[in-house]
Amino acid sequence: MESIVEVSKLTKNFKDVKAVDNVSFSIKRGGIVAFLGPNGAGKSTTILMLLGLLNPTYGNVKLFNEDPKIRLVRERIGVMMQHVSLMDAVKVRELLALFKSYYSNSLSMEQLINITGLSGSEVNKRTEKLSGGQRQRVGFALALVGNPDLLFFDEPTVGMDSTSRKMFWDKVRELAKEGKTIIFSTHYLQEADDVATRILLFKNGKIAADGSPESIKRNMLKQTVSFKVNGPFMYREKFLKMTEVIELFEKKGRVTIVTENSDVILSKLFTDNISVSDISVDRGSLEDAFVQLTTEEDAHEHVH
Ligand SMILES: Nc1ncnc2c1ncn2[C@@H]1O[C@H](COP(=O)(O)OP(=O)(O)OP(=O)(O)O)[C@@H](O)[C@H]1O
Repeated sequence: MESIVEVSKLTKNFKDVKAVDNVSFSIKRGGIVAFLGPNGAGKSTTILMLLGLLNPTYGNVKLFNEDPKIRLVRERIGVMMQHVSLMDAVKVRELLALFKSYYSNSLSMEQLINITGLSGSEVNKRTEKLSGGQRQRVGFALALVGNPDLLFFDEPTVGMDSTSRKMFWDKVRELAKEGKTIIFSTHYLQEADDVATRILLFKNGKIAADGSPESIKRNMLKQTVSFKVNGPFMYREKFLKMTEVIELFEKKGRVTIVTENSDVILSKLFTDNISVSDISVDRGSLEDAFVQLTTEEDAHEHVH
């Protein structure tokens, strides 16, 4: 499949702040990729370097196998930044027409209106009269004007109400189905989990996790398998010898096993015919994984 983004050893230092620290990844065509992370994790700095708007201290970015600064690449990219700034004193329709004129392969006014949900009265409004939500819709339309293959959205849904948010993500999913590649940044874990096909979790300028929301949950979360036993639990050592077992404790006739893989524990219980009852399997939420990934090491780093 066509590689849309190739990032190799990307690094950006601002004086002694390592905003982005030796990051490498590649993105193939058609995905919706979330850059997820807390404030200051390095998401925006990475996006600015991907766009060719900020020079890396070290490392390399390729979009469509080319330098992001060349015109042919720029024409294939659409961007919506968090604070949409629009030229004043023109009607939305005029602004869109102006931007359309920059591209040889632009979408029609009708397509733009259709995709972004701009209403007839909105396109006839002057830009300075638009509400925050309307500005975002215009920002969305401007990102799409040139019918780009790669779209960047920096915190796109901040300030949107839940209806606009849902509509926005429905449209983004449709765009991805058409084969466009979407990269968005967010603080919202739930949003990344709901929308993204892949999450890059940023932390202190590095990528702390990379995968589908499901695989991040699977790999990063500890699971527990607990069950009742009649009398003393005879298999304690057997379980503790298993590499998948992180911890095992017993309390009031109930055994709890903390593990990376609950399936293996369950299958061990069944294949060894261990007599237990009232089995329960619990897994933390993505929220827990996020907190775990973005706080634990911070506490550690403060020590140094
Ligand atoms: N122009 C700059 N000059 C100095 N430091 C900067 C500059 N831009 C970013 N930083 C620092 O680099 C680090 C990463 O910032 P960045 O904006 O990339 O994070 P982020 O993940 O996008 O956060 P947010 O969600 O708040 O936008 C932070 O410590 C930030 O203070």
